[in-house]
Amino acid sequence: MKTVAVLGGGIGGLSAAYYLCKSPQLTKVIVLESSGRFGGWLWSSRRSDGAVFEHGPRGIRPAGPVGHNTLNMVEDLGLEGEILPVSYSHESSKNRYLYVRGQLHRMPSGFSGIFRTVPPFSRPLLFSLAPEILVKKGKEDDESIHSFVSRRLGKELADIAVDSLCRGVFAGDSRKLSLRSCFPPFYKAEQERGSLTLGLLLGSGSTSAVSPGPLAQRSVKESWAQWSLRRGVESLPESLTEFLQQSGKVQLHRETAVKHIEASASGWKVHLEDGLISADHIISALPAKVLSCVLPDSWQTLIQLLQDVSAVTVAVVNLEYDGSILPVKGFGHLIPSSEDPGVLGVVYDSVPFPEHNRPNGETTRLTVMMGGAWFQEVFGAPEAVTAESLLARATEAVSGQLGVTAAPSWSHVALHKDCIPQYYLGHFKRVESMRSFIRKNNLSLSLIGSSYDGVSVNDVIFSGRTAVQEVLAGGV
Ligand SMILES: Cc1cc2nc3c(=O)[nH]c(=O)nc-3n(C[C@H](O)[C@H](O)[C@H](O)COP(=O)(O)OP(=O)(O)OC[C@H]3O[C@@H](n4cnc5c(N)ncnc54)[C@H](O)[C@@H]3O)c2cc1C
Ligand SMILES: C=Cc1c2[nH]c(c1C)Cc1[nH]c(c(CCC(=O)O)c1C)Cc1[nH]c(c(C)c1CCC(=O)O)Cc1[nH]c(c(C)c1C=C)C2
Repeated sequence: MKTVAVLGGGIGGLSAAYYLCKSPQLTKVIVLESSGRFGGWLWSSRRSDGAVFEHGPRGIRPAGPVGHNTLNMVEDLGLEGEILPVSYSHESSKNRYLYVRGQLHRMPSGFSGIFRTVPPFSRPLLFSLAPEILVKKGKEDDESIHSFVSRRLGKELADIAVDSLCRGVFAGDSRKLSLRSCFPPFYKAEQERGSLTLGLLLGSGSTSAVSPGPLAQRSVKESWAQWSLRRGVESLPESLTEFLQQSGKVQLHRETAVKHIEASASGWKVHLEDGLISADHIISALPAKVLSCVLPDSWQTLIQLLQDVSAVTVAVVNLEYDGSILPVKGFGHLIPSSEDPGVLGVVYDSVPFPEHNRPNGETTRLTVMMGGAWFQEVFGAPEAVTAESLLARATEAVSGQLGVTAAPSWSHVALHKDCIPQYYLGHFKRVESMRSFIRKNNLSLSLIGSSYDGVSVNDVIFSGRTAVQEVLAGGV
């Protein structure tokens, strides 16, 4: 029986182990995780009074092949009854806000939003969308998101809407992030239809590689915009871990950091703090920089490419307030970097997921996300920042931006170091070069996780599935 070592027990590593387990081809799987728990950034706190707080992802999108794939997995794990769906008609799907020039503005949505001037924008969206059809295709093979949107839709949308969007997904700077790698559908729209508007209206013509199971079909029928789980998103890695433990095929090791890997005549030797593991194939679900530090020194080309995928640090501050304190109902608000570089946005968690509020007495749960690409500039070195100062900045943002004068009744501060990889210009070439290095050197090594082909939970799970399909097709 062949052995596959999975490095890293975040959602990527656990998913790869799950797909290996599901295959009728017999493999022994060893998952190596450095921390004391599995799940990586999927981290939910469950308070004894029943309240749930997310310190990482909170809403997962059900749409498209990758969304369906995750729901198929959720169903297979028996988590269907735990799902908390949020439909497109829900106020948290219809209302997302921008905090610009000291005021909250509802983002234009729906058909009518296209024809009216909706502040903070100075003209109707239609005035940007209509001429966009005539804008020539870009000549470069990659472009920053900000440059693409400025060129096609105008500077105002780039500076306000798209700057904020990039902060609300990548905690990143739209002037540095690659359109092609961060938003492939937008890139394809221009390439295939010559226009973003036409491309998004007509679609790119690519077909789904995933057949939706009953749960995914239900999500389409009921128009889900996002979903969570009753006991928090961390239930997903918890269920995966349980499934893997029961399979009898998988060894799960916590508090087992990978220190070094080396190719051997029969495959790989994986060096741990106190031991050595042999494997025929390695699936790395480690952040790219971490992997670069455990590779043999002689693979400088690959090491350098991996080191070029940097990641940003985000402070996540969960706040609970007594009563219903929000001036508006919606998913939350984002803040463009020109308004306040340090505070990225505030999620109004109680609106999409009231089931996570404590059952007794009305409360409001909010999450303030801070830092990202601006962390160092605003807060200094992450090692030197105190939880007190982050909490003070978060509550100040809530009072200044939402007019909440009360103090929170409960709070939690987490500093997520290097948590979201940044796909800067040329990312697609770097990833191609990494995979080409692996092919040329005949290495039985797969790269999965958020450092390469998408940062969403869905993308990461799908990267595990794709790698396993390739590994099994190659005969491991
Ligand atoms: C604050 C925040 C909010 C987010 N919100 C959303 C959202 O709303 N929706 C969404 O879809 N996505 C969201 N994401 C993104 C998504 O959660 C992540 O991209 C995804 O969880 C990354 O999974 P991963 O397995 O690739 O990496 P990780 O979770 O980083 O897993 C890597 C694992 O490797 C382990 N490791 C590190 N070094 C070693 C070593 N030497 N040896 C062994 N193990 C090691 C780590 O401990 C970790 O468990 C969010 C992310 C963050 C941080
Ligand atoms: C304020 C910072 C952040 C907020 N969420 C994240 C950050 C950094 C992280 C994040 N959010 C989403 C994803 C996954 C993307 C995907 O492809 O599914 C990640 C990694 C989901 C998301 N959040 C917002 C948008 C527009 C999206 C994309 C999917 C969708 O349309 O639902 C907007 C948004 N994020 C935050 C807020 C406060 C906010 C808008 C009001 C928090």
